Amino acid sequence: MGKYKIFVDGSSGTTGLRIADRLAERDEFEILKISEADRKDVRARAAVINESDLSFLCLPDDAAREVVPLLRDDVRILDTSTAHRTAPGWVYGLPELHGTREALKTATRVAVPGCHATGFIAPVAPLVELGIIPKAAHLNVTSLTGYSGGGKKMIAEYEAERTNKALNAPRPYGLALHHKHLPEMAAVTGLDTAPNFVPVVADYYAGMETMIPLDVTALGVSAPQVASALAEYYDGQPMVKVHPLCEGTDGGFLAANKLAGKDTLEIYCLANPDGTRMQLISLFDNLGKGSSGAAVQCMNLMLGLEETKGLAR
Ligand SMILES: NC(=O)C1=CN([C@@H]2O[C@H](COP(=O)(O)OP(=O)(O)OC[C@H]3O[C@@H](n4cnc5c(N)ncnc54)[C@H](OP(=O)(O)O)[C@@H]3O)[C@@H](O)[C@H]2O)C=CC1
Ligand SMILES: CC(=O)N[C@@H](CCC(=O)OP(=O)(O)O)C(=O)O
Repeated sequence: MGKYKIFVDGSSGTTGLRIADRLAERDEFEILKISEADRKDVRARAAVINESDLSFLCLPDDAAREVVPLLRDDVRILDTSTAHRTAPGWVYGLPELHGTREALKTATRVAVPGCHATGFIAPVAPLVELGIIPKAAHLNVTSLTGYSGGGKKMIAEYEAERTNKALNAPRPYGLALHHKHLPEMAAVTGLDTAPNFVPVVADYYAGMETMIPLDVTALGVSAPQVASALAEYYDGQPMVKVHPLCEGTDGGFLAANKLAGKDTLEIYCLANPDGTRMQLISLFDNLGKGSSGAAVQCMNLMLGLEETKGLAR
């Protein structure tokens, strides 16, 4: 069989570059190119995508939205933007969730999950599916991200000569409380209501730590029950690991950049000694399992290749 023709639309952006680098090292692919003059021309982009077997969209939402109607139905698309995460006909590319790995085999439209959303959905979706968290629950989530999460513009802002002292400290943002990841957080977990979510960007390049307090007493469950349900759900998954209850921290600390450079996600199940308070924490790289790594994992599954090929574990 010949090589798969692959195109990365937005290959000079933060997410696109990480995908392009990973593909360049592999010999199963012929990487299609677009000229500098054409790379923001929607018709020229669509023409290259329509020549490909599979294309990644690594673009702002509007640029992703404008090209999709011009594409052949059978060309396989992995969109890393927020544009299609809850759109009908699109598979939500978190392969570890039940049914998704199978759906990816034939999917032609796949939305790569949002980075903060991944950190929330990975521990919460299984617990809702199992009835441990009721669909009517109102959850809270705080999620730390490195500044690469804001793409080229934010990277340039943090890496330029520093005049704005605010950048020296962690900065909660999205304080109007309607972050763009809320719709997928509710839709994919099955919760009736999106969580109360505050993201925080801080002065380090990459890494995400998503923290979800669980009121186990109100839920009528125990911390060991929550931890074993998650361990069982993710048992055998190559890219997601669940730590046993109260284990895995570094002397009580968990640095948000601990998994920077990796494509894996780790879930920590932490509780106080009598098990009345619990925090679920997802740790991963916003550019790994939070975007580019997740996109490559989905591509491998869509093309029937080894799931972890080219990924950092
Ligand atoms: N960074 C992260 O951690 C994550 C990012 N994402 C999502 O991935 C997508 C890409 O983000 P990211 O890589 O961070 O962003 P960047 O800003 O780093 O890159 C975006 C790229 O898109 C190009 N571009 C902008 N407008 C157009 C257009 N109209 N047509 C073609 N190309 C265009 C830009 O070109 P130019 O080089 O000229 O600016 C740039 O190369 C976004 O939707 C983002 O929300 C998702 C999860 C995590
Ligand atoms: C620091 C920062 O701004 N991070 C971005 C998240 C990354 C991103 O672009 O979101 P998508 O995954 O939906 O594409 C944000 O919170 O909007």
